[in-house]
Amino acid sequence: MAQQLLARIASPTDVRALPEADLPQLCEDLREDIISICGKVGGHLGASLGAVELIVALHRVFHSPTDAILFDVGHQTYAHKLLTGRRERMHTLRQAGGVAPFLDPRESPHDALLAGHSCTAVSAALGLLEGRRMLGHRGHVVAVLGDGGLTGGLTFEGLNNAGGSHLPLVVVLNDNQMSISANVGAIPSLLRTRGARDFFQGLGFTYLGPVDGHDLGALVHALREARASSRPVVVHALTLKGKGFPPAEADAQTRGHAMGPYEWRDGKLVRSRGGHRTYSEALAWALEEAMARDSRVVAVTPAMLEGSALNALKARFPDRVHDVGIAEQHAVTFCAGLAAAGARPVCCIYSTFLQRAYDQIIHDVCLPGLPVVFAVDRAGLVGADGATHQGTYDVASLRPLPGLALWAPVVGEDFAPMLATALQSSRPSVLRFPRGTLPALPPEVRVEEAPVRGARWLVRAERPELTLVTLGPLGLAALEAARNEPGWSVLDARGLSPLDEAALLEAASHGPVVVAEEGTVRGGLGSAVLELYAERGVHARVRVLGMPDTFMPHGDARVQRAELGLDAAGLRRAGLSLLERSEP
Ligand SMILES: Cc1ncc(C[n+]2csc(CCOP(=O)(O)OP(=O)(O)O)c2C)c(N)n1
Ligand SMILES: CC(=O)[C@@H](O)[C@H](O)COP(=O)(O)O
Ligand SMILES: [Mg+2]
Repeated sequence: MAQQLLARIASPTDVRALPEADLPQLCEDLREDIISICGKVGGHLGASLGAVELIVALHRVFHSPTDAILFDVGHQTYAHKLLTGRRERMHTLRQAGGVAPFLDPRESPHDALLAGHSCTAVSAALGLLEGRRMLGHRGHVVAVLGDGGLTGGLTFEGLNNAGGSHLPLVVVLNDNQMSISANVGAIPSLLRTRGARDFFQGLGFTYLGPVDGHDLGALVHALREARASSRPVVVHALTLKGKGFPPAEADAQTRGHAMGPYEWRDGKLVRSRGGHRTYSEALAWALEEAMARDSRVVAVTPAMLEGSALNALKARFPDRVHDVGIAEQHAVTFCAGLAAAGARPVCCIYSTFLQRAYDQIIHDVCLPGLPVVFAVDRAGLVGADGATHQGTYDVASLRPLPGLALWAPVVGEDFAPMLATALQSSRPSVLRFPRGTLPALPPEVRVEEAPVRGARWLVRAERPELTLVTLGPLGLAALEAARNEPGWSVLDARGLSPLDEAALLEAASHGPVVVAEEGTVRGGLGSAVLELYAERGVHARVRVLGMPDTFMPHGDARVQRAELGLDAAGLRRAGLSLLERSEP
């Protein structure tokens, strides 16, 4: 009778109506669905499996959507999605037009908070509670927070405000002792001791727990007590990430945090790993060489050791690779301090998470002109993680900052000379690169020794009629687009700030210019080129291709690239249309 119970649940009202004796079966059904869906489409398996009982208990005790349940990040909520009317569509999870990767109130009234980035739940929940109180609206407000989320400053700002407000905010701490990798810093040991009680009580919260986060009875009991409280309260639940799926439970590295599709063959789990090397790995290899050469070089990651491919580096240089937790602002200012002391920090950070540290980049790094290197990963389209995770704004937001050099490798072989250039510089630098696998090195791409300077002509036509100007791996698409066009040149801008003005002016003197970048069309390389031409009074026909002036949703990044014209066919179309020619 698999799934018979879950199939009858259309909304949280049905969860509350179930006899208590049926709840373990409901949890089993939920786990079965989550394991099966992730096997087919991939996703955040480990966190979602660990939160099954917690989510069932929350929906038993609180009346969503009148009571608002705000989940931090939202990656642990597959059970919540399955219980709130999305079960029929869950097979579309994380795909174009399908169920969202995280939570989105536009998808369901039970998603009280749009999220994807960590550490926002407590602040947003407190704001919601205060807003409701002010406007005379009913309903309890619950923030569900992971122990990883407790390593971020924003969470502490929210807790401080909440504790002082005396409002009846309920914070549920889902403590599985893991961020994506093992949780770091002093928080893990604080949570293992009586110190947790003292800590939360000191902040003005009633502390309930620790509760076994897989014991439904204990959870419901604690949550009822929290719901009845007239002051801020923390329910501390201990859970196991990956619970109920042995391969995830056994994965000491991440407990199955996020997994690509998998299947069982002859009793063994088979994952489609692809086997291809990634841009993140290329950065990590170049960094490893740099660290071996120069003992001043250190790597810093805000909780993305795994995604930034730094595990091997951490094993080789345990004291020079710092995972500082989900603390992007701290990571950047920590790097500023390291650089001020004479070290050479490389801050490995995803483009989307760098957004949180914008003031630290300006105030702590660029203003004093400290030589921090930012290795900006996941720059451009990221695919299934969607709008909250797209690497859209790094170029446009960093380009105006005085003294900050920005580089974009095209192939894996570009990393070593670019990183060496950045590390030799006495100024801050950025290397931006995408999520994805490394291409083979085409003959047109000449790799140069450090220091890297200026743009690089990948193709220089003898009788030029048009130039494709690109940033990063789009240079490869441009090569393909220009392959049978003897009059087309391809210029890899290679960097911005400084912009290679001479090369770009030469391009305009040859004919129309197509500029293509995987970042917003507002304010990036295209804008820089247009500004240059306007300042110099150059009349050139220019077409800028990039990510649109809207938030790009989740989907297949390759398909999205094609839709945006950010592939060989799109670049070709843009070139032909500027030349007012059509495909032969
Ligand atoms: C600001 C920000 N930095 C990094 C991430 C990447 N990230 C997503 S989930 C996660 C771990 C969160 O740990 P925790 O809150 O304990 O939740 P768990 O996965 O253990 O349930 C991280 C680092 C993010 N989403 N947002
Ligand atoms: C939820 C979250 O923010 C991370 O787990 C993210 O999904 C990782 O993305 P990558 O798969 O690109 O490392
Ligand atoms: Mg955790």
